[in-house]
Amino acid sequence: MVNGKILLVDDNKSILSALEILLQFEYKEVTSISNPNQISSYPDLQSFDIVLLDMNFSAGVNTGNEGLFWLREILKKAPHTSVIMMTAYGAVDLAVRALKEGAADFILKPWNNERLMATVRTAYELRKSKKEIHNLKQKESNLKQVINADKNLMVGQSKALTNVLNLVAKVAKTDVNVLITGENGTGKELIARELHRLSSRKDEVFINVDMGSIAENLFESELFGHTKGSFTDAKEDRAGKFEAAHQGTLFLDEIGNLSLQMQAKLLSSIQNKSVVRVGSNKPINVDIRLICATNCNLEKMVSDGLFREDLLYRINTIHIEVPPLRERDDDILILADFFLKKFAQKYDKPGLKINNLAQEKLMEYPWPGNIRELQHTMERAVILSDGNVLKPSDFLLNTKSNLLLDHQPLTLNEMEQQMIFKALEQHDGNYSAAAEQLGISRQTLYNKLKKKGD
Ligand SMILES: Nc1ncnc2c1ncn2[C@@H]1O[C@H](COP(=O)(O)OP(=O)(O)OP(=O)(O)O)[C@@H](O)[C@H]1O
Repeated sequence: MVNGKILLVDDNKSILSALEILLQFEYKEVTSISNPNQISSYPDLQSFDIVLLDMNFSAGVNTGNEGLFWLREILKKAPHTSVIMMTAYGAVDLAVRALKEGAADFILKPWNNERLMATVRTAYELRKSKKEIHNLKQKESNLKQVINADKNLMVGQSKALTNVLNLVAKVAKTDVNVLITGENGTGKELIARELHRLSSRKDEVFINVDMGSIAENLFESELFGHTKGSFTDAKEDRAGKFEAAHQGTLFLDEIGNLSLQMQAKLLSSIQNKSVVRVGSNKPINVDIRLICATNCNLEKMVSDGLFREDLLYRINTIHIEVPPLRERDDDILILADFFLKKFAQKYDKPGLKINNLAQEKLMEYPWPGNIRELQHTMERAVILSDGNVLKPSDFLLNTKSNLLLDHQPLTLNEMEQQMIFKALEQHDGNYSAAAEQLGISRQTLYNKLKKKGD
């Protein structure tokens, strides 16, 4: 017995009883009404999985208009219900009109029992899928709200940040490609999310691809997808990030890490507004808003032959430069306070304050790791704090003297972080050279730094 609910609407009572007897064998609830005027006020119409609706009601009239009228009424009130039209032989053109208006199917009278049951079954499956899709969409939209609510908090009121946010507000409504540049940890991803949030695509997905953390040999499949068997690990067909971002925003972080070969593929996808999965030759259309970010100097990379000039022109229709924290003095204490509250809540240490001397220390520090470093510094201070007041000594800043005097690290993590900062200092912030010195890949170094901040 299927747990389905069916409503029968026909002015011929013997047809209603015949259908009731037939359908009750398989469906838990079968209800019938002989006057279609009851449809409008029928309680809980949307709870019906299927409505079997006659096309002609008034005796002698068989234009089918009554059926079409009631079909529209039902779909208005219960858009996910599957409506099957019942029509007399010879009125197929009318049934086709009903299909165009949203009916799930039609049955010709007199009907064949087996065929009727098969039609109802298919309509029931359709209704189930519609319900599932509806539920999934609702869940997705709730999840997106939760995710965005957490990630989109742009804190700060400095002139430099306000200028950036004004530009973001102007550009967001358009579909132009945006390039966001700035040092590591300045908030480029947050700006990209803000662009998405203020755009007409805000209810669609924001897909973030971190080029710095994808191995070179996986770039293509990650971005463009692959077909089953196109390489050893390709166990099934898979869509890439471009396809996943369809109708939404695609954020390519660390775009400067793309090889020249991948740059050519990216350029062709942007130009053609389509992608070709690895192992296939069939283009798939994609509609995305592209936002790229980097801390590299792409113009310099172009003149060094490391970045395609034509790609640069494609991705930077609008260029947004996010200033480093040291040029946003007015934001430092506001951000510190924001992170203090966030971590005080997370680690259950309410009422924490930063004293004046500590505030001065935070203001004087140049914050080479920008907001990510400030966030990490505040988290560490909150975790290690004993009393209610954070003093200068609670903030272990990675000043040259701190690093070179070999300040005693507290934990294994601290030790690792000091080594990383030391290596970066020694190589003037060059990731590749620092990674080589530490004996890890540039990608691992990059991941470790990211993990520490977030
Ligand atoms: N204005 C801001 N208000 C609140 N939090 C911020 C702000 N800017 C950045 N952050 C936080 O700082 C961290 C780093 O920001 P984000 O990842 O956006 O920087 P990024 O420039 O993209 O870094 P990277 O270059 O390393 O990819 C994140 O946790 C982010 O939420």
